[in-house]
Parts: sequence; structure tokens; C-alpha cells
Amino acid sequence: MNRIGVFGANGRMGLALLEAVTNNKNSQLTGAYVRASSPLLGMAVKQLNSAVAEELTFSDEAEINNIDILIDFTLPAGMRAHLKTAVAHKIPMVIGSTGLNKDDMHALQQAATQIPIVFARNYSVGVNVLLNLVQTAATKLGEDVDIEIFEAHHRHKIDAPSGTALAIGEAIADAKGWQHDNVARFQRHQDEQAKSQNEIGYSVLRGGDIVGEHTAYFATSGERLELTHKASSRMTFALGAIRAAGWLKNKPAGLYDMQDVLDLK
Ligand SMILES: NC(=O)C1=CN([C@@H]2O[C@H](COP(=O)(O)OP(=O)(O)OC[C@H]3O[C@@H](n4cnc5c(N)ncnc54)[C@H](OP(=O)(O)O)[C@@H]3O)[C@@H](O)[C@H]2O)C=CC1
Ligand SMILES: O=C(O)C1=N[C@H](C(=O)O)C[C@H](O)C1
Repeated sequence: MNRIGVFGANGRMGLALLEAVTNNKNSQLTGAYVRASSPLLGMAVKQLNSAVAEELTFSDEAEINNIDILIDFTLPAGMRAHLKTAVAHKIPMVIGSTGLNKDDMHALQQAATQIPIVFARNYSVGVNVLLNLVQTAATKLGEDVDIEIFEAHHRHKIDAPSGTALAIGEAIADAKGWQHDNVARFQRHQDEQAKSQNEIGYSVLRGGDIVGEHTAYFATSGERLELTHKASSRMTFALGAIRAAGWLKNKPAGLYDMQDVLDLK
């Protein structure tokens, strides 16, 4: 049985994770962590998610005990603090936070020399298969192909483009032998420059309650291939994270991703 603690337990993903852990027969929810300043401290978790056991209350994220694996789907500042806590307690970690910068990625790599970490910008099986499909499309469609990535998410999402859109772009750049930073084009407004074929263009929509949609476009002069993934429930990501937690338990220190978990490499 894996004893699991969830950071950002009151967030959209946090609440989905609490339910997924509760319903998983190989896991036990032993920590629902919120900020030290949160008004939720001490409140029964059941009041926000009826699927969770009666006795569990929200607790301070600095007071970790009785945990085998920690899960973090928060924001970059939260992730950085939670990573330090996990390293200090030597507890493996599953991380889904997006919007991370280069320094955050460096901190992840450093932490992974001490604890095992799965970091994925999307925990759905479909997106992880998509990461392989876009590489095939990028290499088989020849040089005369224009590549663009579109993503759509709910009105509350802060980072843009999404972590998944960037992961798709990076997978394509790898397959093409490009440096992603050199070919990513994030805006065209007043750019007065036509598209180059050594370029990955990104566009973003925010609105309503869209859970997460991503399309990679491969357009040549005469045909167009569109590869789309649509998530219809956050539970998809939560179930993927629980699967990653089970996979991670006895792994050596290192930085892994969901393609490792799913054996897709
Ligand atoms: N990898 C994947 O498959 C997926 C990743 N995500 C990512 O997960 C993250 C969370 O998304 P979502 O649940 O929609 O967001 P929410 O805004 O609903 O939740 C964010 C949570 O993080 C907490 N938090 C934010 N900043 C800090 C901080 N500095 N210290 C401690 N806790 C903090 C919030 O606490 P408080 O309420 O107190 O502010 C809240 O509990 C995003 O980065 C998103 O992109 C989402 C879905 C799937
Ligand atoms: O914020 C979200 O909601 C999501 N974030 C992830 C991302 O940035 O790619 C994954 C998913 O698309 C939902």
C-alpha cells in the first residue's frame, strides 16, 4: 500500500487527486496539504470532496509525516517549495506543475540526484502516445511542411502556451534535429515576417471550462494532417499521476517522465 500525500490539495487537480487516491486499491491518502496560511487548515477534507474518508483534515504542507510518495500539481512557486520539502524528507515525488522556467528545471534535475521524481506536463495516456505520433509526422512529411501547435484551456489557466503544447513542440524539434528555443514562435502580432519552415508556431485559447485540448498541424502545399488530443475530465490526469506514483515507489533517484512510466520510449 502506497501512503500518498497531495500538495495543493484544495486546487482543481488537488481535489481530483484526493478522489483518485481514495478510490485506488493500492493507495492510501495520508496527507492533504495546503499552505501554512490557508483558512482550510484543520477542516475536514470531506467538506470539499465527499469521496474522501471522514477523518482526514487539511494539514500544513510543512508538516509531512506518514508518507511514501508526494504529489504536486500546483504553480511554480509552490512546486519549488514542495520539492525542497520532499528532498529534506527523502520522499519520491510525482510532479505535474507547469509554467516552470529554466531555473525550476535545474532545481528539478538537482533534486532528482537525491530522490526519484516523475515530472510530466501531461499525465494522460493519449498525450503521451501523441508525443510519439508527432515525431513520426514531423519526420515523414518531408521538408515542405509547416508545423503549428494550438492549445485550448479553461479561463483560469495561468501559463501559456500550456506545458503540454511545449512538450509537443519539443518532441517535434527533437525529431527534426532543431533546438526548440531557436524555432519556437510564440507571437506574430506586428511581426511582419512570413512563416519559415524551420519554425514551430504556437497559438492559445482560454475560455470556460475546457479541460485541455491540443492539436499539432502539419500543413504542406496540398494536404494537411492534424493530430488532436482532447481531455474531457481532470480525473484522466489524476489517474495517470497515481499510476506514476505506483511505478515510482522503489525506483532509484533520477528524473523520469510519463513515457518511462508507460514504457513508450
Ligand atoms: N501535468 C498534468 O497532467 C497536468 C498539470 N496541471 C497543472 O497543475 C497545476 C495546477 O492546476 P489547477 O489544479 O488547475 O490549479 P488551481 O489553481 O486550481 O490549484 C493550484 C493549487 O496550488 C496551490 N498553490 C499555488 N501556489 C502555491 C504556493 N506558492 N505554495 C503552495 N501552494 C500553492 C493553490 O493553493 P491556494 O488555493 O492556497 O492558492 C492550489 O491548491 C497547473 O500548473 C497546471 O498546469 C493541470 C492538469 C494536468
Ligand atoms: O492547467 C491545466 O488545466 C492543464 N495543464 C497542463 C498543461 O499545461 O499542459 C495539462 C493539461 O492540459 C491541463
